[in-house]
Amino acid sequence: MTDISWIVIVLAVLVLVAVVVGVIALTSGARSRRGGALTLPPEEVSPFEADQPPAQGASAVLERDEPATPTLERPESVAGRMQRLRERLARSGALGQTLLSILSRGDLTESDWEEIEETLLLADVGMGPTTELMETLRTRTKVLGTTDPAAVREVLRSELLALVGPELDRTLHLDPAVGDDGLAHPATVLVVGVNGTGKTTTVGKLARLLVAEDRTVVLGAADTFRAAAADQLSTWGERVGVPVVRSEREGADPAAVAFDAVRTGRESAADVVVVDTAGRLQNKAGLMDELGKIKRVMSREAPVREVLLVLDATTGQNGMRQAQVFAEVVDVTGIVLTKLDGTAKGGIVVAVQRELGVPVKLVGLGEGPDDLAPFVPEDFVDALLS
Ligand SMILES: Nc1nc2c(ncn2[C@@H]2O[C@H](COP(=O)(O)OP(=O)(O)OP(=O)(O)O)[C@@H](O)[C@H]2O)c(=O)[nH]1
Repeated sequence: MTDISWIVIVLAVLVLVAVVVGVIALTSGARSRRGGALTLPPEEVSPFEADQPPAQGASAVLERDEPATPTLERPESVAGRMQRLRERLARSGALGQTLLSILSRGDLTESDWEEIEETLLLADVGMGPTTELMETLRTRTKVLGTTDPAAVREVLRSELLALVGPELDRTLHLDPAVGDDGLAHPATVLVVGVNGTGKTTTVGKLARLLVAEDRTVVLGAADTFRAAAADQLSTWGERVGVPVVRSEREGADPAAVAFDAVRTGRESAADVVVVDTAGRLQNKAGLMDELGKIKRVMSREAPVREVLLVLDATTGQNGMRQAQVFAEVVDVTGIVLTKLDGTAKGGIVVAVQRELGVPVKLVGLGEGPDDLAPFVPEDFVDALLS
């Protein structure tokens, strides 16, 4: 063999070795990126039209945090966020401030009372509660017979508070229930609402709120309609070490995913399972039926303790009709009022509770991860008047 032949052979061997080393490096890199994610086989989802629960894992991928996740976030405590968010509530104070200034004029004329009525209606308090409040205010200011700001403020505060309903039970009922089999089941929460009201964000924030209370949580991404929703939820979960059960297939049966999420919660002895659903318009009968089915299927694994309807506070009265239809289909147990930061439409709290007979339990006050807080009527009214 010539020298040139030897050189060619040596070069060929070197290239081969480089290629083999490269392939090994790539494969091990991919494996470590997948980390602890448990990927279940992407089998076809059974449509389970007859409301039969699917075989567990038929549709869902359980995403776990890698065991050695470097830093998990510690969500803000409930007390801490309430303190911080009070200020945001105050930004929706136009209603209280305006009422206070009119009532302090003394000897109110009919045009003053019309101004009060207009202020209440513009803030979405609704016709019925507005009329009631006007009547009580007329009587009480007459009896009071003074324009002393502190006294007027006190009357207004107590009447607004009565309207908001301090006596309503706003607790999230999340204690694990005991099933017929005598075993503890996780408390399950179903989150519903029309498109874009903030459901996925609320589910993520709620997970953080629960983690801050040292509860163990599993999330279910049953919004299989919008692929990004499951990714969005996975990100929320990863940040606080909460597993997210999701479908690999866009358009998979949301009831199957919800079922898998609840079963995963049971098997891992989680305290709470929160299931996100796709946004839907109340006039789409098929989609509303689907919601009923999701709830029925979930409750085969564990009773659904809370059905939270997410309403966008800025849509005001438009949200009312939607809310009624949702309540008919799935027995809503609580309202989450999002985007209450910076809207002057805070009166919707009163209107929606009246129409549905369901309390506002949580309020969204910003886009930050911990901008969700329990709704406290006293704080709300004080913020309106601050
Ligand atoms: N300012 C503010 N924005 C919010 C709040 N809650 C949610 N958002 C924003 O509202 C937008 C919609 O939120 P999503 O959670 O994606 O809404 P969704 O209801 O899941 O949407 P669909 O799945 O399309 O129905 C996002 O930009 C959120 O950041 C809130 O309390 N305040």
